[in-house]
Amino acid sequence: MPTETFEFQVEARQLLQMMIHSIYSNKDVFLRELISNSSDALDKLRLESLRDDALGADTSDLHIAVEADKEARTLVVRDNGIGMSYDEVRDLIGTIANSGTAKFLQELKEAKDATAAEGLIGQFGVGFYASFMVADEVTLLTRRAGESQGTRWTSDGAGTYTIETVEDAPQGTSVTLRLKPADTEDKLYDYTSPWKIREIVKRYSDFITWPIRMAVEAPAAAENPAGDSADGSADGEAAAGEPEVETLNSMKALWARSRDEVSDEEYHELYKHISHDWNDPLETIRMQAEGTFEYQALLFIPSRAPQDLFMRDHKRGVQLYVKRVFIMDDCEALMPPYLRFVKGVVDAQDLSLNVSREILQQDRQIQLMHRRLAKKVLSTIKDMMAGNPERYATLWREFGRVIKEGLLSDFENRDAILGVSSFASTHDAEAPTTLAQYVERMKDGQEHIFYLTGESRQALENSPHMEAFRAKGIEVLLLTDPVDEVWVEAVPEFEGKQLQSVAKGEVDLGSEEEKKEAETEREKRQEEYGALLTWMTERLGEDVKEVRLSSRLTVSPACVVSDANEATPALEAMYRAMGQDVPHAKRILELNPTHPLVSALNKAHGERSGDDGAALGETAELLYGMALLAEGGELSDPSRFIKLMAERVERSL
Ligand SMILES: Nc1ncnc2c1ncn2[C@@H]1O[C@H](COP(=O)(O)OP(=O)(O)OP(=O)(O)O)[C@@H](O)[C@H]1O
Repeated sequence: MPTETFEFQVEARQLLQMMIHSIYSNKDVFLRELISNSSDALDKLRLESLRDDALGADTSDLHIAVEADKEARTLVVRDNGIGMSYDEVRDLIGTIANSGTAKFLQELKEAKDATAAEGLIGQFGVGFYASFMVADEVTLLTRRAGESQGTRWTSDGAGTYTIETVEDAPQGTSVTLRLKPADTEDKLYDYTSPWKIREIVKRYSDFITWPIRMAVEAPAAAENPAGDSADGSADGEAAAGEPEVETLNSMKALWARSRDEVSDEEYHELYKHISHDWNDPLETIRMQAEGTFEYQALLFIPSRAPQDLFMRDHKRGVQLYVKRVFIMDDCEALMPPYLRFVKGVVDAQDLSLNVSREILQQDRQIQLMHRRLAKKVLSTIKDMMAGNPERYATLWREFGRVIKEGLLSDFENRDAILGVSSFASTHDAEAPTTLAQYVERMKDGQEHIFYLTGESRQALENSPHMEAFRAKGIEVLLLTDPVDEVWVEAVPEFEGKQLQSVAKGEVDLGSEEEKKEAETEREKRQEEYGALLTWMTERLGEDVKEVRLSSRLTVSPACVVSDANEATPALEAMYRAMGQDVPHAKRILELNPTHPLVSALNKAHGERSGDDGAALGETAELLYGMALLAEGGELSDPSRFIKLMAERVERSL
C-alpha cells in the first residue's frame, strides 16, 4: 500500500495546536503518557496470549525501552506489546473518539487564564498528542501481535499525517520523537539527558509493572559525582563509557506497600496512569483485607467529573489485578454504578488469572468485596464531610448527582447515602444543607421534610407552591437534578421524618391552634365557594380531577398540585422518555380565595344568568393555564390559551 496522507480531524487539529503552542506548562508529562500507553499495550498482549494460544507472540521479555540519541536529538519509546493494526492506527491516532471533545475545546477557548486552561486539559488528558509539546515530528511504527505487516504513522502535528505499511516492523510499538531544541525557560528540557529521563520515569512511572529500560554509558565519575546510578538498577556490569542497560522503575505495586512507604505524589501518579486524568485526585482510599479472601485496594475519587459520566458507554474506573498481574479494566463487578466515578486498583490474591467478567459477576467473594468497597467509599465521604467540608463540597458538586442514584439501587446503603447527601434549600442561597441539618432546624410542630422538584432553583423559588411556606418561614429543599424526581418517591423518610413535596396533597402548616383556626376558616370559605368549585370541577373535568380551595397560596390566584401518591408530570415524562407506558394522572387545581381574581370569579358565577357560562368557562380555563405556567409546566393547547388571553386583553383596552 502506498503512503497515504490524511488530514487531522478538526477537533484533533485544534487540540494539537494548543499542545504545540504550549498551553500546558509541564511538558515532562509527555513521557509519562507514552509509557502509560506502552504499559497498557503490554498488559493487553499478556492477556491476549493467555486467552489465545494461536497468537504466537513472544511474551518472554515484555518490557519498555527508552532510547535517547543526543546527536540526532531523538527520543524513542519502544514496547513489545500488543501493537496496532493499520486500521487501529488510522482510527485511534489522528482522530479523537472522546465524545466530549467539542464541548471541552469550547471550554478551553473560554478559559480565563493559563491555570484554568491547565486544569481543563489536565482533566481531559491528551495521551499520545502530548508528544507534540516536545517534538516537531513524531513517528509511530507498530505491528500488531499475530499480523505480518507493520504500519508507520508520521506527522509534524501541523495539519496532516501519513500512514504507510511496512514489511519488517518488529512486533509492538515504537514512538520516535524528533525533539525541539531545549528551552529551559519554557520548561522544555533536554529530553536526551539520561538524568532527565531517570527523573521523569522515577517521578511519574515508578509503579509501572513492566521494566522500563534505558541503555546508558556506564556512569563516569565526572558525569555522576554521587557515584550511584540514580535509583535505577544496573542490569549489567560495564566499564566506564560502555553501554549498560539500566531498569529505571522499581515496579513495586503501590497498593501492596504500607502507607508510610509511599508518598502522596506516588499515589497520585498511579491515579493518573489509571484514569488518564492529569490532575491530582481529590481523595485516595487504601484498603487491605486479610484472611480467607485476601485483597488490596487503592481507590481514588477524582477532583472533577468527566464529560461522559452520564453517557451510556461510560467506563467504570476500577481495574482488577490478580496477584499483581493486570486482568481487566473497568471491572463493573467491583463497584456499583452510582460510584462509577471512583478509579483505582483492586488486587485479589485468590482468583484465577483466567477469570472472566461473567464469573466475576456471580462470584460470592467478589460480591462481598463489592459491598465492602462501596461501604468504604461511603464512609470515606462521611469522614470527608466532617473533617474537610471544602473537599466534600467539591465532591458533592461534581458527583452528587451520580451518588443520589444509589438511593434507588443500593437499599442496604440507603441511610449511609442519605447521610452523605446534601441539597439546595431555601435556608441558604449558596450553601447546600444535609438532611440532619434540616431536621435540626425544623420548626416546632413541623412533622415533614418539605421539598420541591423542578428545573432550576429560580423556577422553584418562584413557584406558587412555595408561597405559604415562605410566608411561614418553613424551609423547603429545592431539588433540581433529574434523579431527584425519582428518589424522593422511593425514600419514605429520614430519621423518622417523612419527605413531603410542597406540590402534592394537602398542606397544614403551623401550630395546633393555627391549624384549628385555618380549618374553621376553610369551612366558612368552602360554603362560600362550594358552588363555584363544583361547577369548575365539572367544567375542567377533562384536565383536572378536582378544583378545591388552597391553603398553600398567599399571592397567586391558583396552582396545580398532584395527589399525595401520584407521580408528578416531570416523573411521568421521564418514564415516558425511557419507553415506559405510564397512565396520565389528572391533577388538582387549587384556588386562592383571598385573590381578587378568584373572589370576582365566584361573584360572577353566583350572579351568572343565561349565556354567561361560556365566558366564565373561558376564565376557568385561563386560570388553569396560568397555574400550569406558574409552576413551569406545559399547556396542552398553547394556541387556544393565547387566543383567549388576547381576547381578554383586547376587551380591556
Ligand atoms: N504503545 C502503544 N501500543 C498499542 N496501542 C497504543 C499505543 N499507544 C497508543 N495506542 C492506542 O492508541 C489509542 C490512543 O492513545 P492516546 O494516548 O492518544 O489516548 P488514550 O491513552 O486512549 O487516552 P487519553 O487521551 O485519555 O490519554 C490508545 O487507546 C491505544 O489503543
